[in-house]
Amino acid sequence: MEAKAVMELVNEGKMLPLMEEFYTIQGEGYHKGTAAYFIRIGGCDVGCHWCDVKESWNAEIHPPSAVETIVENAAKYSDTIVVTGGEPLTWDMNPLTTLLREKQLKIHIETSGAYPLSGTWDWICLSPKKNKAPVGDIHLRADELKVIVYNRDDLRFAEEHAAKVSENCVLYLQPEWSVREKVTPLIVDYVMAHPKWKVSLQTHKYLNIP
Ligand SMILES: C[S@@+](CC[C@H](N)C(=O)[O-])C[C@H]1O[C@@H](n2cnc3c(N)ncnc32)[C@H](O)[C@@H]1O
Ligand SMILES: Nc1nc2[nH]cc(C(=O)O)c2c(=O)[nH]1
Ligand code: SF4
Ligand SMILES: [Mg+2]
Repeated sequence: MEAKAVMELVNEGKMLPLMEEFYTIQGEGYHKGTAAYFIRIGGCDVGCHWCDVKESWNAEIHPPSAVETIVENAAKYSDTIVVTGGEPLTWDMNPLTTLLREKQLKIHIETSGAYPLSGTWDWICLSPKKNKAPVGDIHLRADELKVIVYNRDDLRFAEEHAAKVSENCVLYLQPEWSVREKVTPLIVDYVMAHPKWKVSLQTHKYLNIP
């Protein structure tokens, strides 16, 4: 296909820069412990200095894949699909989620909310970032708020976002991996003092799975 035609399909969300896809156990947040198929889409300009998938940032190194192919693959593995990245909302998620829905799959997203919400989702995990604030009404649409704690100020930042989510949104504080030994005790004390929060750990890293 001609490069221009591919670019147009990517712009429409009919092709997506696929970085990797893998069947694993959701390691984080509300659905931790549940088997799920992960679709990791390249492209993110939020620039978190501690991001654990910096290889995802440059969309151009991840080949555009047709959403039909992505979905056909995913459906073979699991009834729960987690769309992540990169920042998936960089792209129009409508074509992908429409096809996933046709297969009666449960569709979850991991997002910073830095771009407008597209697609239809069974579960939205919002993980806001200081670098690039969430846009639109994604706070009200989030099922789960998961704030990464790198230092003490992130607890203040977490409250700032908790004030914007719906009543039913589940609140998580997750240690930034490289400083986990230092911040986990902070989080433990904070959650005991403010029990509306729960602790989320990146359990897949302890399990040595993707
Ligand atoms: C790699 S991001 C991709 C999805 C989206 N860009 C986002 O940030 O939500 C997936 C999840 O991993 C979290 N994360 C990334 N790097 C991390 C780290 N070093 N320690 C803990 N969590 C991290 C993000 O906050 C997000 O919840
Ligand atoms: N097992 C596992 N669980 C995860 N939950 C969120 C992840 C992500 O990178 O979005 C992730 C991931 O990369 N692996
Ligand atoms: S928004 Fe997500 S993918 Fe982008 S840099 Fe931050 S953690 Fe990484
Ligand atoms: Mg991850």
